[in-house]
Amino acid sequence: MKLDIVTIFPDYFAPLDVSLLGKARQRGDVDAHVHDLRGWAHDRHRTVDDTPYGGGPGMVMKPEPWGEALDAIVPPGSSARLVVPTPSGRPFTQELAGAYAAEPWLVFACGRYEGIDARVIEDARSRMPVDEVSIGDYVLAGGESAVLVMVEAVTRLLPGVLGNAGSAADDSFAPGRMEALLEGPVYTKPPDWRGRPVPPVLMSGNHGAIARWRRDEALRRTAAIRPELIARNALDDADRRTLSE
Ligand SMILES: N#Cc1c(-c2ccc3ccn(Cc4cccnc4)c3c2)n[nH]c1N
Repeated sequence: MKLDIVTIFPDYFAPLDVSLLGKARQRGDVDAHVHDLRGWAHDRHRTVDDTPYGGGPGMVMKPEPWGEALDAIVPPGSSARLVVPTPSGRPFTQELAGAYAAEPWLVFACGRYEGIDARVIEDARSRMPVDEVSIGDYVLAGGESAVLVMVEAVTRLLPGVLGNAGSAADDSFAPGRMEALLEGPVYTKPPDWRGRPVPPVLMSGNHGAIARWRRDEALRRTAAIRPELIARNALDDADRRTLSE
């Protein structure tokens, strides 16, 4: 997968060089490049923002640097999809992360201030698919944190990026998974920590009982925290007994 990120804060993306994603980059599984938008701002002060037409608070990102940046990064006829984080975007979900993981090339545009001049998105749509996406119902100061979230959610789904390739398929919201239950509690050594033992079933070696216990814990957690997700699951009689307890 090819990733390009355009931002006025390139240092924000130092985390892309660590952890699993850093290893994926070293292996060549992910070809990621971060670009400073100010490289396409040609005045003495490298200006990327200006006052909003129609008045109102804050500043808006000028279209010219963005247009030149996207022209330079995305040649005509290429296979790139432009992803623009914005509070007013479609929700970023595990399903969308799965769709993005199948894309050959993602270009992320990190806005700041009150956003990017709308004509940048219009112009980009004339030559590539463009998604305006939100990572949640809260307001950030810019798109960089959202891009870090999306890049992590997407690249962990790529073959070979996760240590245990199967674990992404077991995620709560894994694309194509028939169900959506929140993960239950997990435990590791020591068997007793500060007088708190690991649930004995997990030490029993009885894989059927362990699977049942894990599903029951996931059902209970989902019913308590995200009850609206329960209806998205195919429940059997044992599940219904657990939820009725
Ligand atoms: N994804 C996502 C987001 C953002 C987000 C993303 C990009 C930009 C660029 C500028 N701003 C600031 C801003 C702009 C407009 C109004 N209010 C604030 C951003 C916020 N906030 N919350 C999310 N879930």
